[in-house]
Amino acid sequence: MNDLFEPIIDGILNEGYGLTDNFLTADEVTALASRLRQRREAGQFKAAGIGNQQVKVEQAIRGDEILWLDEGNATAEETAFLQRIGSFVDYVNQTCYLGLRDYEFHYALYPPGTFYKRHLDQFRSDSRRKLSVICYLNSDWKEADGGQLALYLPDAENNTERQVTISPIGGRLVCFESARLEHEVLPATRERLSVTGWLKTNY
Ligand SMILES: O=C(O)CCC(=O)C(=O)O
Ligand SMILES: [Fe+2]
Repeated sequence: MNDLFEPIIDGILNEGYGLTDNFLTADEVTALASRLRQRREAGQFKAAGIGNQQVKVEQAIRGDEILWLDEGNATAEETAFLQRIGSFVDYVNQTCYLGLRDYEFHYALYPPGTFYKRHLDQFRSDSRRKLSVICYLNSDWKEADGGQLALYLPDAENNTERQVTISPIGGRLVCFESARLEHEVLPATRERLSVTGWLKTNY
């Protein structure tokens, strides 16, 4: 597993974000994507909100629909995903001493043309989210399909920032510090599927 996890941590420390294209196999991507669609067709998804106190649906800010994963009713492919995340958490704790204690993940589906405007993932009133993790479930994604994740990387030396855009290719995982890195989801021409979550401390 270290070969899989080490480049993610190296990326966060050296570039401000970590990325691997092999977090999930093509078969795992297909299985999770069909489960996502099945659960959405069963009416389990809700429009995503903003904030953590009075959660408001605000489509001018974000247009995705989400469903939180629940270990209690997880299917085999969902359990396998959460277990891999669990191993990643153990690895991070052994190498970075972040003291991660918990994680939470939701499926997300962005209908064509929807987006999530530039934001930070950490809430003002709650600093437990330490690392943001996004894993994409889109087979055959093309650059022209859009839907990139834009990261705004601060360049402390000359007080500027650099934008990096990442296509939501199936199996790819992106990870960054929730309190530090502003980011944005650009609109796509087709449905854009992912599992997104946060690795958390108790404080
Ligand atoms: O799907 C992505 O690329 C990012 C999602 C995101 O920023 C979020 O859910 O907070
Ligand atoms: Fe975000």
